[in-house]
Amino acid sequence: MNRETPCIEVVILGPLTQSFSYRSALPLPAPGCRLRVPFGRGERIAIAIGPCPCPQDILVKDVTSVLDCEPLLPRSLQALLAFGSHYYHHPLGAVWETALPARLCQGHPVPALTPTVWRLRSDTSPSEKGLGARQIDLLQRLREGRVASAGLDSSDRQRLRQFLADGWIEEAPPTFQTRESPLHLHSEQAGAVAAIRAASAFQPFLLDGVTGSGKTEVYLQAMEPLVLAGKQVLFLVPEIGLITQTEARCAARFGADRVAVYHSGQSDGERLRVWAQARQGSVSVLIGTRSAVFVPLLQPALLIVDEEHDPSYKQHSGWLYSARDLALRRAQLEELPIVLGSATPSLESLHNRQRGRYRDLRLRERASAKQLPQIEILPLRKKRLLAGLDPILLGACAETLASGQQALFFLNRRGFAPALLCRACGHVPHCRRCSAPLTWHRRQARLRCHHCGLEAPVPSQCPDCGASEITGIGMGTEGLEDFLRERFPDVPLLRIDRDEVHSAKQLAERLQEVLHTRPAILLGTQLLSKGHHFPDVSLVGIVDVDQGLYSADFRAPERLAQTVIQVAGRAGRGDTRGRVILQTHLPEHPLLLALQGGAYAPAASQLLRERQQAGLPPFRALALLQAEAQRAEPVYAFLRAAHACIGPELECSGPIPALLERRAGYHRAYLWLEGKSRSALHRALARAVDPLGKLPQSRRVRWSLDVDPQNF
Ligand SMILES: Nc1ncnc2c1ncn2[C@@H]1O[C@H](COP(=O)(O)OP(=O)(O)OP(=O)(O)O)[C@@H](O)[C@H]1O
Ligand SMILES: [Zn+2]
Repeated sequence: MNRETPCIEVVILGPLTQSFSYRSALPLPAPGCRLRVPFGRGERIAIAIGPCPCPQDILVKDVTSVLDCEPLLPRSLQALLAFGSHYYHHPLGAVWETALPARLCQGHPVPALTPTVWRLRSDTSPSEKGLGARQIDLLQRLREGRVASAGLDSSDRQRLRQFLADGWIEEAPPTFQTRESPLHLHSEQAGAVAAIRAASAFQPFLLDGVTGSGKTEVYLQAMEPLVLAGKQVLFLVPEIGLITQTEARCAARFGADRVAVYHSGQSDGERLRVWAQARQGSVSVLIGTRSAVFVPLLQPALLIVDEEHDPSYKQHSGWLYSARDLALRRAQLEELPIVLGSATPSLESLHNRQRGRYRDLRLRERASAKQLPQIEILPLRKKRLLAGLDPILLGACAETLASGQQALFFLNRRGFAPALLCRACGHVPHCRRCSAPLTWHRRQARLRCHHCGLEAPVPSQCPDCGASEITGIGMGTEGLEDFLRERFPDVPLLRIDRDEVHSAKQLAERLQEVLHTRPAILLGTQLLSKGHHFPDVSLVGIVDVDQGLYSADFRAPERLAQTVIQVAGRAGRGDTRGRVILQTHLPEHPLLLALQGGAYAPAASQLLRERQQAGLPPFRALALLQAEAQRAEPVYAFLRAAHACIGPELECSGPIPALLERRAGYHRAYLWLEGKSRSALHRALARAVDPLGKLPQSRRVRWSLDVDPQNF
């Protein structure tokens, strides 16, 4: 091809750091379109960045084909990905790969969408003669009203296509009337709704509302005029488990055909279909987890990030982005209001509110007008415990059950016991791949590593000394379940943790069961603590959160405070006043004393002061340079070399071993990098990335930068 042919700059989907130039005789595709390009000995899919001067010194290959005639993402989202690549120092091609549905990365076309809702044409009266039972069934449903193709299986969709070809049906015009009527708002809710409705340009709101204050109703009523006007709302939740209830609330209000969900539990085909529907504007409310923040909307009008404090918004492998933080940037780029909601806002968000960056919306009272429960601190020192429970807590449980209510036990540790112990020699079996003890799952008679999944049989004798005095130490949910079943044999017990509940569907079923079982004991991990509305829980027992009080992770106390307030917030949401009992070996700990009143704010202020004194985020900007390898030596060699090549504008300490020093056979350590300001941190990191990749020591390790880290 001749030298006059224009060139285009592309990024290859995947982890390559640089961009590439190709020649194209075809009209140059717009930025954001996919191309197929020759690469190495094969072909790869790439994203067009824009026209570029043709390099003169190297042989430039030709584009093989152009896959899209229009950009996959609007300019604003392309800018979001460019920002995300820059901010987290992650290759742009890998960022695009994370942001797009998998099918598009494989080269599948964007599906041409047929209208999603159908109705019978008024000028036909189809005859049932010659139709099969399923066709008649579908026809009957059309006679009764509108049918959305979203809820149908592929054979029913095929039947719809046939009806369309026969001229029996047509696309139904969108219905935007609301279904379930909105609740009458109390005054703080009304103020919040009015403020959000009045915002039209970029404006972050922090909706700081106590547990049970009716934040969901605020979201729904803030959305309503937008949905009625045919606009779109993006609604992020931190975990798949929270999608079902949010979807149900939105569907009841706006109609199931206006609401769609997007999460990693869906098939690739399903995700692509929802993505395309959202992009063409035929979804009014898109509810999703992390990756939904990248879904394009035709007419975006509002972003909501519920439970904004939740660490699950941070991606833990690959591109280490925070979906909450990117949602904020998206709102800025799309010039939209965004609501961050929580009963326990992150210290970052509280700090931003203090600095006037977020508008302050408060809901100080419960919607039921019932008071928030106080938290009774129960000292465990010198007490005889039963299966780790104080008799006082057991007595309160017996009372609760006798009055026909539910008691909830929170224990954030799965399995029968967190470890095995040989009483003769003190040996504790550890995972051979991780620096952690193996958890005893008694029912399956297995030892299991909760970090890498390794399993082993339960030894009958100590592998170290041969003695047969092996027992469990500590208590997990499985062990507590056995004890509580024995203690309260006539009361149904519902355990909710990842060993018992494996899918979002199962979780939804289990939560439904909770609503219909009284009296009952509920027992679970953090899966049970988040955002659920349990009107019949009147006692909450917090069995053991002491670890959060002496963890080396500086975020542990914040997480502890949030968990305690969230779990406590499950109590007393219905007609009876709630009671919350927290067992601890550290009853005088200032954080527990701050939580005693049942409010989050005093604890959060105390934690913010501590962070300020210690010079920790959100007062300083922080990043980690992490490295791992199968032997420890190259990890430390790389980090020491990296330390030497990082400029003086950063305060750099380490190498520091990770909290979990070895995981899945890899030794892990990091450098702690601090900047006086965010921009100083970023300038220095941007300068460092290239030299780091060129260090000879870097070839023997896997390394990554974690900006605004959540895990250590
Ligand atoms: N204005 C209102 N009038 C009557 N009931 C209301 C009102 N607003 C909300 N509620 C009810 O209060 C209950 C709690 O609301 P919701 O679950 O939205 O609280 P929340 O603030 O999200 O709590 P959490 O942070 O604990 O999840 C729900 O049953 C809801 O229907
Ligand atoms: Zn392991």
